[in-house]
Amino acid sequence: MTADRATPAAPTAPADLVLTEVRLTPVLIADPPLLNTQGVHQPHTPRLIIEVVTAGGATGLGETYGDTEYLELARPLAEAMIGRPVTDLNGLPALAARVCGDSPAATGADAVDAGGLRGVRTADKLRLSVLSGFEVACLDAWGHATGLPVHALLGGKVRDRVEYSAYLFYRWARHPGGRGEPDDWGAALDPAGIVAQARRFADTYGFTSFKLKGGVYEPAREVAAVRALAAAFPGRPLRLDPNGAWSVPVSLEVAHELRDVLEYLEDPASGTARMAEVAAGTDLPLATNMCVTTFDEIAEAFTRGAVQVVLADHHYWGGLRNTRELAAVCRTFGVGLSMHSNTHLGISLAAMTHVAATVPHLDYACDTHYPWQREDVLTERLAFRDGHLNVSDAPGLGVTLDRDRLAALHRRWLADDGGQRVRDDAAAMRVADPGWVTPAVPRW
Ligand SMILES: O=C([O-])C(=O)C[C@H](O)[C@@H](O)C(=O)[O-]
Ligand SMILES: [Mg+2]
Repeated sequence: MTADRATPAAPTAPADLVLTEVRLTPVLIADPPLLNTQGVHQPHTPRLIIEVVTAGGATGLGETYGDTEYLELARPLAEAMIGRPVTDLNGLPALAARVCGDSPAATGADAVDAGGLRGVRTADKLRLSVLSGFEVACLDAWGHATGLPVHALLGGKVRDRVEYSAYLFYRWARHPGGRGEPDDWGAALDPAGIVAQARRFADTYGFTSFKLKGGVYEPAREVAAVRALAAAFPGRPLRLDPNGAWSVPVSLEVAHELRDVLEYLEDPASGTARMAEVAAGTDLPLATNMCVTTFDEIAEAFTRGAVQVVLADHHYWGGLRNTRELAAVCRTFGVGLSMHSNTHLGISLAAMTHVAATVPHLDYACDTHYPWQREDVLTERLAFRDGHLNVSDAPGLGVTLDRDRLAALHRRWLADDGGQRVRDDAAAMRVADPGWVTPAVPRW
């Protein structure tokens, strides 16, 4: 039997579970001047907060990318959700395909996302990123209506806490031009600065594994930083991720130099073909959140042995349930699983934690940007203990919206002239270096 894409009839569910209201609130959240191969983070990053309300009065929260093109897809989907039960999650992709249409911003399978370094940019993927926020909001509301935590609605947790890793960045002390809100981290531009940053992460949050965002400086300088981390934290799992900035020979050189200290090398080169060449020349596992970001890309990458670890991201994989499907495919092929993160708030972190708690072979500590975000829309920030988050057994996601905070961050979005409503790390870099253009790959 095939799914009917044209008329996705809402299945029968208790009238209480039918959606009566869906609210979309775009916000701009403070982001520090973190450097990556494309440029530097803007002072503020857009996110979209989704609230759903059922006829029975249950509410649910979701969060996803808030860039303008995502918002344009989210608006018709929000309208179309009214009258549908929160339990109709399998109907969401067909509904989104029907009402969202194709985003003009999706420019074909070879275009790489300019802001987020998230691999191919297709209409399907943009839609999945949007509907993931609605799926999470529905699960949260469903959980509130039934008294069950989201992990229970996904089949139940297999662990009580989820491990996260410290996400280290080269960074400036302030945004160029003195823009944005300052923080007290200071600059980190050399091995000593990266080690100091790692120490603060370890002391404050208890993280015991460390990922360095690379692709910023020439590879030898980044190798030296990883060596300094290895000396400062002997035996700890380390990762380096230049977001595909290196050629195959440079990737192989770095893999060889760091083979004794890295648990994996993440996206050293760009695209499945180059990753497969690198993988063929090293025993170091290669991880990706760039060449395998859609179900369509799995077969080629896995059969060519291009990657040994996939960094799942429930946003662009299309939600928590799709993340579990991805996990099952990875398990089938003997490919490891970890989790990717972009700048996000506590709703997304809670969602990640619930799904991570249900995946048996989550082999690595998950990435998260959360410690870099001093702002949130929750009444209480999620707190890491010994590098882990406890998995909430409270109904839904187990988080509560702070309306005042939401309103304040929305006011910042309203006040923006449009310059920050789309993430653009190259544009942010041009404030410091007017001649900057996104570097072509391989950069080294
Ligand atoms: O490759 C990754 O892990 C990411 O895409 C994470 C982020 O986009 C990171 O590179 C950033 O925010 O600069
Ligand atoms: Mg990555």
